[in-house]
Amino acid sequence: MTWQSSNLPSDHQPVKCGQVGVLIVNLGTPEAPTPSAVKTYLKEFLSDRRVVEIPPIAWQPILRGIILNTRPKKSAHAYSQIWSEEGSPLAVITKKQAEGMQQRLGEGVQVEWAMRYGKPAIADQLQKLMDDGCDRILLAPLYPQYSGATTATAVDKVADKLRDMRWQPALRTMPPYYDDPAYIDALSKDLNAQLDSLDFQPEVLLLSFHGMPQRTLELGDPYHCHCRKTARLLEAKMAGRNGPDGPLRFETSFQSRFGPAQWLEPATDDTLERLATEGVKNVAIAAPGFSADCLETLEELAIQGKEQFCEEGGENFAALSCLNTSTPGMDMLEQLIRRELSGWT
Ligand SMILES: C=CC1=C(C)c2cc3[nH]c(cc4nc(cc5[nH]c(cc1n2)c(C)c5CCC(=O)O)C(CCC(=O)O)=C4C)c(C)c3C=C
Ligand SMILES: [Fe+2]
Ligand SMILES: [Fe+2]
Repeated sequence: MTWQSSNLPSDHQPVKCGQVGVLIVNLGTPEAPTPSAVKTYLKEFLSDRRVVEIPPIAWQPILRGIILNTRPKKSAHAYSQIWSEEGSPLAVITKKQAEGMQQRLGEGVQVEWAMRYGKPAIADQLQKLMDDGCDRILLAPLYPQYSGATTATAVDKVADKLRDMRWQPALRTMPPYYDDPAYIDALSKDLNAQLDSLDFQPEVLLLSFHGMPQRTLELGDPYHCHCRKTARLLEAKMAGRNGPDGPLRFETSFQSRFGPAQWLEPATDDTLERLATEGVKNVAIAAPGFSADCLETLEELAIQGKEQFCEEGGENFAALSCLNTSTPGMDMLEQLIRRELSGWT
């Protein structure tokens, strides 16, 4: 039999090679703020065994019978309040981060972006990088704090794609950066600038991280410890900042509780209510664990959080932006990515 490259499946064909690729990954978001698009997204997201660690035989009937018949309508309404002309904020910002990084890294490196759930899919973007000749790929999950439900599942999805390839690229994964001085510096610069531009002086800066089931901490997931360390280092870095009558107070909480199980505490909604009932009138809230603004920051914190605080007697509330494409945020990302590319470029 004669060897003919045209008889081979496309991923076995000789490719251009020697290029370096970066794949920026974030969580994922629906295609539209409609119940049907949200249902498709939630079905994929909440079927991931890294996200819901209940055996499928018990979980799938609850997911398909109850959650996917009730939650999409409620969530679609929340998404419709934050949706922009360009699309879902999480996707719009992640795309801009990738475009900005492509500009900063120049032609020697190809930067693409993908979502763990929904589109653009990790498998498609990996294939695109390979088709363009990248045989060295840096996977950059934009989760500062490691969790099985975020970083690990992104790596799993990449592994699913590589499993079927005869000719795999070399792969590196950017480590979690929860305590990296570049990250703490970027957060402190960005939050200080945002606090300086407020028209009131907060007494408390609440650092709200996405929650996780308490059980994941007991099973050894480092997420909770990573969040606590980020908060401690950030507070130390921002020491010296004042509120209206003394040093600015820092508090940490966990948001987005889901389902009846025990989640990490204290919860953000309970903390906002407690602060208001204790007589705190001026609060700013930041979400250092989110690299891009999304439903959880723009709706849950900025809209619902403000209502919760003000209903209990709070007066001034500011939800600060995530690092997004701010100069401190992009400088940090460039530094973290260049470090991982060392020896490849
Ligand atoms: C069991 C449920 C969930 C776990 C565990 C969980 C972990 C987790 N999530 C993020 C980041 C984001 N989550 C977002 C939305 C979102 N999260 C859950 C549930 C769990 N998350 C749901 C059901 C949703 C969808 C919206 C809703 O119906 O409430 C988002 C925003 C996505 C967007 O489109 O804007 C982000 C980002 C982290 C970092 C994390 C664990 C550490
Ligand atoms: Fe979530
Ligand atoms: Fe939420």
